[in-house]
Amino acid sequence: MNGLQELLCLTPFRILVRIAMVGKYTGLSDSYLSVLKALLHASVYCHRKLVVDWVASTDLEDSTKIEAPDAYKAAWNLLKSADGILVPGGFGDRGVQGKILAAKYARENNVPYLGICLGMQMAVVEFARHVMNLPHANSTEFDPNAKTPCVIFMPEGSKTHMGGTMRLGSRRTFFKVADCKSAKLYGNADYVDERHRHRYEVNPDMVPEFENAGLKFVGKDESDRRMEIIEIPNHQYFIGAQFHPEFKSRPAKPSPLFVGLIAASSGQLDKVLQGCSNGHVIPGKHQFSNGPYTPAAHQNTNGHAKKLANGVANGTYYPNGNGVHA
Ligand SMILES: NC(=O)CC[C@H](N)C(=O)O
Repeated sequence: MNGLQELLCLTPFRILVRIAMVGKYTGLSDSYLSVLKALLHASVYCHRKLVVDWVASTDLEDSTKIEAPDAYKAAWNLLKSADGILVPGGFGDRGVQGKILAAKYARENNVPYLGICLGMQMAVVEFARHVMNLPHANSTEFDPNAKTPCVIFMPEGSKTHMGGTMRLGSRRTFFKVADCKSAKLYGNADYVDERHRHRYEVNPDMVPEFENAGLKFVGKDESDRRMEIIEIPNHQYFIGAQFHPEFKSRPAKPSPLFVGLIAASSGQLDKVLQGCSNGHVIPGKHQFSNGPYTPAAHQNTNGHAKKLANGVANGTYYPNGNGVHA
């Protein structure tokens, strides 16, 4: 058992929060581990027992419906039974259509959604295609000749040096809208420094069109040309970040956007936002509705996690795998 799994088993909370993580699981990269840890930090903060359902984005796609109907059905069942949906960052076009479908499902059904980097970009493509009726909208990463390029190559740094084009490391995001969920979660800060790792970004020339249709760009860089945070205001929690908030999350300092996701997924967002607007900055003491802690029947009363017969430790668990993918 690694340190993370040990920690998961020790979280004492009884009420589950079920997050569908929609990605490409041919191997668990470091970035998924950071996302997992950030989810855990936020769940502990919200007094919830985290359950991560790993959904392979390709399994949500129409082609899987024909080729592997059982996998398709299982993936959609997991997605639909989740309290919240997270689409993490990634590269390459495999599974991209599944990520778009996950964002569409979350948007249309008012299910809390956090899209990180590629997860934000695909939410933007989804919005363009299905809300703005632009069926050819795409990222030029996946279609260099896209008729409606709503996510485009926006490198930073050298164009001639290999690997020198990525927008990388800590960069500043300025909040452009005070009355938005992400600004509140960050304690009504004027700006925030988060880490980046990407080459493509929302096409700044399409921003007015998006905003007219109801997708708001509430965080931007100092030039106003790089879109950093999106929100759909009339959705309970639909947020995308071009940066990677997971990298700065710590157990005692959970990432605000992850706290927002878990709080929204467990019916506590209003309380958290209220606390934030009272000058309270995450982390701190909110009164979460976990009730007094009494161990569930399958738990030892000595405070230690017990291994269940099926090999899944009690406490926080991953029903669809154990968080480690070969
Ligand atoms: N880290 C990521 O998610 C990268 C997203 C996308 N592939 C880009 O380069 O912009």
